[in-house]
Amino acid sequence: MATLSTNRVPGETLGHGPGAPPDPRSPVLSLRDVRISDQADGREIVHGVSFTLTPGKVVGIVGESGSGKTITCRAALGILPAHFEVTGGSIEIHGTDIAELSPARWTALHGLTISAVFQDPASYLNPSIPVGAQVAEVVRVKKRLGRGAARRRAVELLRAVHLREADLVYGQYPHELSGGMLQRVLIAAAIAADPRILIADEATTALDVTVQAEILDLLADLRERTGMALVVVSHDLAVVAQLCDEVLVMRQGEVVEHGPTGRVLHAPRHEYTQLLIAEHERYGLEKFLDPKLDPKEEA
Ligand SMILES: Nc1ncnc2c1ncn2[C@@H]1O[C@H](COP(=O)(O)OP(=O)(O)OP(=O)(O)O)[C@@H](O)[C@H]1O
Repeated sequence: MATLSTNRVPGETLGHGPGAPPDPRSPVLSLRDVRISDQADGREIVHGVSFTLTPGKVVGIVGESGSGKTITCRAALGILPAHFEVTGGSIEIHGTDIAELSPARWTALHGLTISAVFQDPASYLNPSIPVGAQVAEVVRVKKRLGRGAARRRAVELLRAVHLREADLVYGQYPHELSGGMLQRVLIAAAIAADPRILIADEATTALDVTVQAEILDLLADLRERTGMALVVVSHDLAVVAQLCDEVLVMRQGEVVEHGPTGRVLHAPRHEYTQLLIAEHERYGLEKFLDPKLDPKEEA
């Protein structure tokens, strides 16, 4: 998993130097008409996705299962599955086309500039190493801190993701923690090197509603405090409504609608978006339509 990668490449970052304040207008991630194909059978899986992330901005991607949300994120992270390829358009991180990046530069980028949290946190952690040591390892490698300093920073990070008794949690093994706690550990590891972009792919899906709300608050807080930009993939419109400035609606590899969250949720133009919203309403997720997001309410 990229988040916990421990390879070190000295002297490589991309665009964003340590301590350099992010320019709020300068894109950190741009996808332009990105097409992705499965080279095994020549099928095009994603048929043109475009969006731009600037510091502190949150873009949501929603859509039915298999519509290409994860594959799009994996392309931006440079971790497409074997035989998948970007076959059209471009992906730029801090203005550099990722097609030009060597594997070594990717290693340097992961964690420092772009990072990710996926569903099923247990599968990304080593079961035989205490969770705190795994976070500390990311800090040690990516921030080049000594063991003691990395340990202290890891405890701080565990505290920052609102894990109570962070010192105690540091020494615990993955099987001793709940799903919500493991997801927080993964977020701590993902933000350990202060990335400019965090991709959260169904990161709260498996969690109960209360824990989910806490993790969404945590992500909103990080965005606020650090200017980290986020891509949030979710099948849950409530999550998108709470967190995202902009939303893309995908179906069968195509973006059928893209716009400001308030406009898309309150005045959906595409019939598929209308269907998604109707389904959410049918299942009683009435709260996702926050009146504050309704453009009509702003008038
Ligand atoms: N590792 C893989 N090998 C082969 N095909 C894959 C792989 N990952 C995804 N696909 C295919 O690519 C298409 C898009 O999948 P993707 O995982 O991006 O969808 P998704 O919108 O994220 O779905 P979900 O909401 O279920 O996660 C699907 O047809 C899927 O079967």
